[in-house]
Amino acid sequence: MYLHGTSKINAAGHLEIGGCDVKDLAAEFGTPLYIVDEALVRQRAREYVEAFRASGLKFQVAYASKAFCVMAMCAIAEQEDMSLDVVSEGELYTALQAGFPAQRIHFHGNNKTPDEINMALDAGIGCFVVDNFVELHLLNALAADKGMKVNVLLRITPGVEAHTHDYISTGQQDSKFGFDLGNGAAYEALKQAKELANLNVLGVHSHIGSQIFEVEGFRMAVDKVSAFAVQIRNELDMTFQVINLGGGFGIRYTSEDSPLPVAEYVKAITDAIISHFTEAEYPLPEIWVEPGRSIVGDAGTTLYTVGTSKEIPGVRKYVAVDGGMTDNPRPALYQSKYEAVLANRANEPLEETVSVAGKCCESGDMLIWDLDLPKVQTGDLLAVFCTGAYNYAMASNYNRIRKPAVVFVKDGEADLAVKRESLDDIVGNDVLPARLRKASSAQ
Ligand SMILES: Cc1ncc(COP(=O)(O)O)c(C=O)c1O
Ligand SMILES: N[C@@H](CCCC[NH3+])C(=O)O
Repeated sequence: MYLHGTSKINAAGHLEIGGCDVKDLAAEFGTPLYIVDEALVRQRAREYVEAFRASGLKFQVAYASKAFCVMAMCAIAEQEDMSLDVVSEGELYTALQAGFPAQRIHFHGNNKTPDEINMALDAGIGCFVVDNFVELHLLNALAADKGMKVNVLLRITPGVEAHTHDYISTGQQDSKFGFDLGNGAAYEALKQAKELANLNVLGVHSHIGSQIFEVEGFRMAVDKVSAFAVQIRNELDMTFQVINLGGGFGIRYTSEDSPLPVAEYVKAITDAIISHFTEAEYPLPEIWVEPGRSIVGDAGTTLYTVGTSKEIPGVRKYVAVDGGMTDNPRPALYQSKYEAVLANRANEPLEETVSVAGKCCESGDMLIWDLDLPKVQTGDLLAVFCTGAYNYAMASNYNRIRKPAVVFVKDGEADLAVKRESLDDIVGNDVLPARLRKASSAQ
């Protein structure tokens, strides 16, 4: 069993996270339950911040809130000296409601609507990461309407293909994101941006994919971006103050994954930046990164209650839990693998191999195939590890299943960060048109 962060097995043989016995958490908050190990989130954030401090470069570590965006998480990001990357009005609103300083918010996305742009302009956010030509001119016009000049980075597609799942590679040329470096679009975008009076071009952004383990892809992206910076200085007389290298650093979900320590990845990119820019006699730029998964991924655990089971002799045993693809769509979407333990009997010997099914009406709603566990019984608690990123964030109400609660645990205390949805929440936005109402409820 691989335990990380503050997770341990206590004297009762129960899983304990942040000093809280998960059996008690289940009793108090119900299941399914997302449990966030706050000390581990803070540790991951500090690993980034300290590694960048060691580089001597100016930097911003912008937490990519798409991974897990709730007000409590925004508050922690602020306390840990991170900036925040948002991609929608919803994420922006969450950050602002949490009191996150607007100046440290970066707005991403390949189709920001005029309303979203206006909302961000009114909030006074620090930077827009411009994705395409339509947005470039729209942002300039909307900023002009308000008499503002706004900081922008232009997102470029450097043509580096990360070794990761096809669906989440975004750095290659054929991508919906960004201005392509190879076909001259990035050059043209900078040329146009220079002439737009209401935009202040800080530099460029590149993001090569997600759940990446090798530093080679990041080094290649730095090589390309650095060469591009020099070309733009020489030909367009523009100097980049900021290079944003996006997110994407991978985490350990199972024993098949072996990420490098964050410090090594940061050192690889900062060393490459320092070497390229020094060689070109270019003022050292500020480096921004946008880690999401590697800040919150392994700090999250989802706790389920085991319900039914079904044994097909000689084939397999299915064990069903009270959640599934609604709270964790990643196995169904990406065939992602997870490790799990029987949290109320964590010291008992592993006696059977089961496959963990969710409760959705979908054959593909399987959380884990072939998991070794003690003999499983109805009512047992199953804890699935590393569910902090892109789980709550991607949760749905398929089958009208309520989204679980989220608790942050630390030093023996458990604080509710998101309430479990109620059945009234489920129908909360439904409107029953008058002509469909039964006579008795029509008045
Ligand atoms: C532009 C951008 N920045 C940051 C991230 C965060 O990536 P990750 O969670 O892999 O660190 C993503 C998602 O992959 C992204 O698209
Ligand atoms: N949702 C993906 C990551 C997407 C990254 C977004 N740029 C995942 O669960 O792994």
